[in-house]
Amino acid sequence: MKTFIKNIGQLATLASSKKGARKKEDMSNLAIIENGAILMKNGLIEAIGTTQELQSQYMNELKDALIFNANGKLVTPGLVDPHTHIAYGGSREQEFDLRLRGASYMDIMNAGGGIHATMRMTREATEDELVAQTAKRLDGFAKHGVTTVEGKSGYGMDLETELKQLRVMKRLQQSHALDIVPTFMGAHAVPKEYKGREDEFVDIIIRDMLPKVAQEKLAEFNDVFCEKDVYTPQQAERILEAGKKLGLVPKIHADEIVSYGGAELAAKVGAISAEHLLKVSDEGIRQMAEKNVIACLLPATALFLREEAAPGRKLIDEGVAVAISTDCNPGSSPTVSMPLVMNLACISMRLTPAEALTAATYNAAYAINRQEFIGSLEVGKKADVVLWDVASYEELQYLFGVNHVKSVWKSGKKIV
Ligand SMILES: N=CN[C@@H](CCC(=O)O)C(=O)O
Ligand SMILES: [Zn+2]
Repeated sequence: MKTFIKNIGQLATLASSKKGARKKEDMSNLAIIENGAILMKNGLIEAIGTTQELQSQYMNELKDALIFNANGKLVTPGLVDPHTHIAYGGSREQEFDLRLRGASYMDIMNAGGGIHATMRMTREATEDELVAQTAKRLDGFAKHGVTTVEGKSGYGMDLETELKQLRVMKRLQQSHALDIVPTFMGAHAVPKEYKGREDEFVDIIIRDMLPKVAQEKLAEFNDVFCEKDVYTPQQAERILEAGKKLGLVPKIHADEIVSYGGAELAAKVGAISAEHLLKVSDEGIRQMAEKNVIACLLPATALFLREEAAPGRKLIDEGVAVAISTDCNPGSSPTVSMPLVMNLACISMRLTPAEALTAATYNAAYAINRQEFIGSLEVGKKADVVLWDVASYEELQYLFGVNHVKSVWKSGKKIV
């Protein structure tokens, strides 16, 4: 199957010959081709260049290709969401109401709501119900230009339900058009019955859960909510080191509510990314830059929790590679809109429009170890492509709060 998109006003390829997630000024290099074109074949990018070049070089190939005219609009790589909690049961709109009346996120969680409420609803749901609910969310992601989504377990907090969530994602990886990258997050909260005996639950995660997850190859990453009143840096370190021995790459929910040494721990254990970072310390930033830990920033979560956003500008200026994500979850960020997240990255964290696009594509792919296949439009990579109803990436970030997606191709197949 061949598809040819021509007359692309601004083709933001993000192509690069450098290795590694992009830092500092490299985050502004979108490698734009004016009046561009892409030829997709068998799910991959076969050729990319100007419309004129491709039309003359691939004259024969184009005879039986599907032709799309972009009419001067913007094309980018499919967006990559490197941090979500998509496979959950139920909903928590009552909590939103409570928070607006003054309760804090942690008050609600410590009173048995929050993550615990979703845990109960996820335990009650059947695997089929979770597959159906999660598929709907993935459809929403696709409509917003996202072609790859990371997804975490962590609403089970018992072996059976953690495995159920991971199997749901595995089934969707087979049946849904989008790619799903699974992360185990057994340490997402402390189950009520282990309050005060957190170390015992850490032992259960290490002894019972991690080996099973690794044995069934249900996850690639291992994440921990390292936060005051949740897991200490020491407990998080034990879990992450145990995962590493089983081949699971560490990620950390770090320094979200208070500054707690999460970024420093990410550097120490060699985490691929540290997430949230609203309250990251200067020393944490320094260590992340030195150890090449990607900052995965979640500005929609900060907005929804009415908190000041993470210091995105400062992280970039200090040499940390930044990715951005929806954090899609029922409590602190019930959105599937990566375009909104890019807008917020500019508005609330002072990323430039170009940096926000890099953070949602190239660096996001690095944050989930998919850089060889996605995140930029280059020959041989997956044909994950978005055509937007705007003329430029600047306009995409400027006309905020609107879904400008016109068409989406996933592995060369038009899905929106
Ligand atoms: N902060 C911890 N975990 C999630 C929220 C999960 C929830 O509230 O259900 C997050 O990344 O925002
Ligand atoms: Zn999260």
